[in-house]
Amino acid sequence: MRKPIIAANWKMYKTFDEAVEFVEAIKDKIPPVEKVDAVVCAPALYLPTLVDIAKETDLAIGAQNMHYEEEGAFTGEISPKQLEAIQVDYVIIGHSERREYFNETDEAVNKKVKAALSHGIVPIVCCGETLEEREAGQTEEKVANQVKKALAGLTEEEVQHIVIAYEPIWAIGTGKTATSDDANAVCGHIRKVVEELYGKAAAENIRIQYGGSVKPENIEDLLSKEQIDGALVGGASLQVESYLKLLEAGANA
Ligand SMILES: O=C[C@H](O)COP(=O)(O)O
Repeated sequence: MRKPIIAANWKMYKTFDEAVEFVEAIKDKIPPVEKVDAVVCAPALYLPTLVDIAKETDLAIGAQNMHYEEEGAFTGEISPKQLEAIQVDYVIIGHSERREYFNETDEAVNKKVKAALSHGIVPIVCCGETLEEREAGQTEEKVANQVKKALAGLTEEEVQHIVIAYEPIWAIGTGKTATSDDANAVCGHIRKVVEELYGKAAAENIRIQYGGSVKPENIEDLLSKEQIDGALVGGASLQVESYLKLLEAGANA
């Protein structure tokens, strides 16, 4: 039985004060970590403060991106070593917005996944198709290809610690959610790809989230599906009440 994981991706929203206020408001209302993994992926400059506030609670803090090198002359970047040093637990890797606006390649995604794992940070690896690809019947091929490249060269053991987020690009921030059956089918396909590459145990243990216009009104339906182990949530994770409802749904799934 895989534990659900509900991750907030705040993207480039919230000021420092708003972020602190949010985490202060939810930190004692998080469902038990035995039932659900609750994660907030915040803008990088808030991370040390949020990690500090969330210490001794069931809330984990994540980053939204990182470089794959340990250190070096990479102006503006943040390394896995730096994230580990401030005790960040998760990092989103290869979000479609980073692939589209910052030219993040499958090769860079793969390096980042390896770097995160070697620093004890759980990568939430994103994949997903565009509307054109979906309409051309290329969804399975696209996500399989992204997943294969993202996980290339990992061990069977490492793969089990990864989280994959299936996010159809046309569903992100649009209010259009994939139907729970469609999302379930693609997550099932991803699991099959993982099994082909890394065997049964890896496929059974890896957690696969759905992302794309998830909200309190549709999360229960999505989480009721066998292949969907959680959600990566943008817009609906920005309000306290709504995020707590998402966590509740995760805890009861
Ligand atoms: O990382 C989160 C996704 O991009 C989904 O965003 P959204 O919930 O606003 O559609």
